[in-house]
Amino acid sequence: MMAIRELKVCLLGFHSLAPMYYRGSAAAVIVYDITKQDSFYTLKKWVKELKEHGPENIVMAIAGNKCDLSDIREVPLKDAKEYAESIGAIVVETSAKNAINIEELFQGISRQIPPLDPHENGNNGTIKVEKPTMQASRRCC
Ligand SMILES: Nc1nc2c(ncn2[C@@H]2O[C@H](COP(=O)(O)OP(=O)(O)OP(=O)(O)O)[C@@H](O)[C@H]2O)c(=O)[nH]1
Repeated sequence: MMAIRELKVCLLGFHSLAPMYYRGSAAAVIVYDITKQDSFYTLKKWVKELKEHGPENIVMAIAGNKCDLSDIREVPLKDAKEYAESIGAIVVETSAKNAINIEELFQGISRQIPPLDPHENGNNGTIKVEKPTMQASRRCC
């Protein structure tokens, strides 16, 4: 059983995001598509953005989505693991379609986030997940 607190976790997808989505976040999930090499390059831009402008000590988790399509994979898991290790991020291959490794992803994140003082932070045992709205999700790079 995880110890989960009131946390803000932002989900960074294949599209652009405004800093308002990661400001104040304890963790960021950066998603790429294992069947599209370009999405892996884009992921690296998000990591750079987070490192330069994101909260200090933000937990970064990389989700290689569409693992149900591994027969048409373009990004080897080895590449993702090596990159994740180089930046100190969690990496998990997921399938949003088949609900594979989604729980594992968030469990991994919860293990990385340092505990808050429940008296100071109004701990109510929840994680708040934010994703950019359509308006903010225009491709920028
Ligand atoms: N096979 C498969 N398809 C998926 C998965 N996740 C999303 N999709 C499909 O991929 C397409 C894009 O999904 P969206 O949720 O719109 O994702 P997006 O961030 O807009 O991604 P892109 O349009 O691919 O850049 C949709 O047709 C989804 O049904 C997955 O895990 N497996």
